Amino acid sequence: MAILQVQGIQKDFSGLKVLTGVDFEVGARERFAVIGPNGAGKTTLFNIISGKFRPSAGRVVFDGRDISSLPPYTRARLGMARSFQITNIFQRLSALDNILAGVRSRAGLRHHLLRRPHHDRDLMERSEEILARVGLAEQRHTPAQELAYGQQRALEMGVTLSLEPKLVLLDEPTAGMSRQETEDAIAMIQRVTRDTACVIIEHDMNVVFSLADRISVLHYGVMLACGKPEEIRADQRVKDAYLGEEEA
Ligand SMILES: Nc1ncnc2c1ncn2[C@@H]1O[C@H](COP(=O)(O)OP(=O)(O)OP(=O)(O)O)[C@@H](O)[C@H]1O
Repeated sequence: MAILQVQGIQKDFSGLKVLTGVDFEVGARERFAVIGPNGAGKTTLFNIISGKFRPSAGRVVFDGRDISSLPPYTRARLGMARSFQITNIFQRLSALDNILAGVRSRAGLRHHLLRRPHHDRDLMERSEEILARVGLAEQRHTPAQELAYGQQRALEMGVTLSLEPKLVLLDEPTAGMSRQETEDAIAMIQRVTRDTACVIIEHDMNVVFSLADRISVLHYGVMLACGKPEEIRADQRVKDAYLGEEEA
């Protein structure tokens, strides 16, 4: 079953038609990427999925429910997580404590004076497991602010995972990263999105081809093509759209 259905989405900004009818579905364990040249409308589409913008027409259905008019925090509570920004972490807390905070909030536990958080073995185990999954086991006691940039983004991904989302939204996950950091990030995203759906908005074709199960190409507000990576790679319209941009 599809976890996300994007149906007939249109978006105008004071008369400027940025999206003119976008449709796609994302399966419960599918990594789905949206690519497109600058100004294609990717960020706008992302903001409509996450709830920052309302569509001018069309609907967003998440887990069988029309969420088009719900605010971002309600979407988050339903299991839609926007990730890979470093704004969601507590800089002074250790990597482990950042994850533990998420795990505890997910478990619905309240901080209790009589109960020291680290004594709850299940929550600790779960936190350690998530840390290992995002590749930060050795940095467990390092304050977030002392982690390298790529590691901070990995930690943020761990915090996202601690909330057990059904869908992870990634906005240009490797932007600002070196080549090595990009490779590490791709491997990590593959690892951590094994059991969830994922929508990735990305400018970099190489990142998308190594990550996505399916790719859609947005071009001037419409979906130019949608398919498996090899289909997209072979698609003449896609080549034209990207070559056109490179020549420009
Ligand atoms: N809030 C807004 N008000 C008016 N126009 C907007 C707004 N947001 C985006 N646009 C316009 O919509 C078009 C698509 O922008 P968008 O940021 O969605 O593209 P993008 O594909 O994400 O591009 P990039 O890869 O450069 O981030 C652009 O022409 C942009 O100027």
